[in-house]
Amino acid sequence: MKLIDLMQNADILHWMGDRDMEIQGVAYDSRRIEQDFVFVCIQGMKADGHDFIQQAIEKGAKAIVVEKDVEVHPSIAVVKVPNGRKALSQIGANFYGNPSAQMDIIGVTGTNGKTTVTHWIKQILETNGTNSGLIGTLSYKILDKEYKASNTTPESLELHRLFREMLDFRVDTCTMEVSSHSLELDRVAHVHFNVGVFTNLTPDHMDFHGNIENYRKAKTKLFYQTTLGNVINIDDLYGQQIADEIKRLDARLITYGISEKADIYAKDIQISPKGTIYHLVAPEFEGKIRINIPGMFSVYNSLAAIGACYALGYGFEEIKKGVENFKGVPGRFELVEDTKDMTIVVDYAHTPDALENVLKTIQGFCTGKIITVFGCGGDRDKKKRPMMGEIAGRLSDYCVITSDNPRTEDPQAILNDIEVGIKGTDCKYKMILDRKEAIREAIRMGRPEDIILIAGKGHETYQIIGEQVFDFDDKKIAQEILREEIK
Ligand SMILES: CC(=O)N[C@H]1[C@@H](OP(=O)(O)OP(=O)(O)OC[C@H]2O[C@@H](n3ccc(=O)[nH]c3=O)[C@H](O)[C@@H]2O)O[C@H](CO)[C@@H](O)[C@@H]1O[C@H](C)C(=O)N[C@@H](C)C(=O)N[C@H](CCC(=O)O)C(=O)O
Ligand SMILES: Nc1ncnc2c1ncn2[C@@H]1O[C@H](COP(=O)(O)OP(=O)(O)OP(=O)(O)O)[C@@H](O)[C@H]1O
Ligand SMILES: N[C@H](CCC[C@H](N)C(=O)O)C(=O)O
Ligand SMILES: [Mg+2]
Repeated sequence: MKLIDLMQNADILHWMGDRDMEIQGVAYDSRRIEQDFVFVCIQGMKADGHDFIQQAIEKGAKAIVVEKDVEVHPSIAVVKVPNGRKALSQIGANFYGNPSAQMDIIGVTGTNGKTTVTHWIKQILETNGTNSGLIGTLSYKILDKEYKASNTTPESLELHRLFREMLDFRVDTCTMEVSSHSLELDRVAHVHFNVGVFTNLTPDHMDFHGNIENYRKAKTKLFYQTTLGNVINIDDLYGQQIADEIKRLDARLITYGISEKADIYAKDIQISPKGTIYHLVAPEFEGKIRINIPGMFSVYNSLAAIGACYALGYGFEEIKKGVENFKGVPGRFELVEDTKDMTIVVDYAHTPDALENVLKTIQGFCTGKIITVFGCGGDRDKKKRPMMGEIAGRLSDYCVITSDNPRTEDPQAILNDIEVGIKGTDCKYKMILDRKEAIREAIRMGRPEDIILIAGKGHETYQIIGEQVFDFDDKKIAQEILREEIK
């Protein structure tokens, strides 16, 4: 591809060098540059891409895209742009032939439920024979092929590469999680979304966004980028605000919730430990829906998935079949197997709202005590720690506060932050840094009628302490402890 074609539609401040040169590839990390590549410089939070220009040229970069004035050999083309990340996004779309415009893309955003809703949508699509792709926290999937996920929403260049591969494999619809980081950092700036879905918004990532208004604004960007429909939970305060803000856009606004005000709503909801039955009402159809996952939040997640498929044009029978087929997502309200007479739930609740929902769901059917093992991630939003301490204390009978992924923070300091919140409740608790020993403590205390919740890491199979990544899987560890304790 010619450099000029690669840069098509990108904002450009000025050019130097040959615009017609042939380009073989693009990279925004100097370590990934190959012969005749373009190197796109990004001023990041940890490093500045401009510092690696020399290295990129030595590895074969023929052109560089920069935000700053730089001096390089005249044989190297230089394109100056106002925003490197945005330019990368346009370049990615151009390099891979703008694949997102040639398939249906559903973007799901919100603090909690993105992974669950995207999997639920995929289930509906596949039940109806639609070739589908998936991009999110657990992995990136193209039909039967699965790639390990680096981020929930990958950088733009990887994203367009994935869309290209999907198109090559005749994928019709891609469902993807759209994180607030990706919206803020322009990873999805040139994605052609057909449908946008909003689940909910509660405090998280304040370290990155600064305040909840910035966080809301970042999430709202998605709905200005859709062509067909926006599916919004209006029982959520911020969802209602977003619906008001975007109602005049071209994309059709479809609201959901459990009040009759919503376009799609659930009524006569019957929740049991095994699942939920409700009556679905939508503009063009209504009828009974049975879902296999307990909890009010599952009603909302199913409505979000139904709304997305409705927006794409699916009918009630198609939707009902797919929704009812869904068996859940690994690490989301997952019951640990082979626990003899104990009930152990592993759940990815790592925000105050998620923890509250999961504990309230457990309260709905627990006849004994609720024992909660949890922590909070390091190098992440500190404000949520005392909030999660308070919620766990208020809704559990006993808590073991432990390490999540402490990353580069002092693990004990994170536990102390959580303790501030739990101290205000009358819940008994212990602090045990070692997550395995914390789970052991809960298992030793548990009686058959009790429910043990291990929260925060869900599907994760690792624990990050300092810069090191250790094997750690809540489910496997619980089973291992049960075997050790029974001996
Ligand atoms: C806070 C955040 O989102 N950071 C993202 C950001 O990193 P950054 O700006 O710090 O990049 P940097 O390390 O400073 O590097 C700047 C530039 O120098 C380049 N470089 C660097 C070194 C070198 O030798 N050569 C070189 O060229 C880098 O490739 C980069 O282009 O840009 C990187 C490239 O896209 C991302 O990988 C990185 O995600 C990091 C790993 C991360 O942890 N992000 C999390 C917070 C995140 O995005 N999470 C959301 C989900 C959150 C949720 O809703 O739950 C997600 O979508 O995953
Ligand atoms: N609709 C919902 N409302 C509140 N909490 C929810 C909802 N759906 C799921 N949860 C809780 O949030 C946790 C994370 O769910 P899920 O992985 O689907 O969300 P996510 O938005 O993808 O999270 P992340 O941003 O970390 O990837 C679940 O384990 C559950 O505890
Ligand atoms: N997407 C979330 C995941 C948090 C999971 C939790 N186990 C942690 O490590 O903090 C984040 O990056 O903030
Ligand atoms: Mg997710």
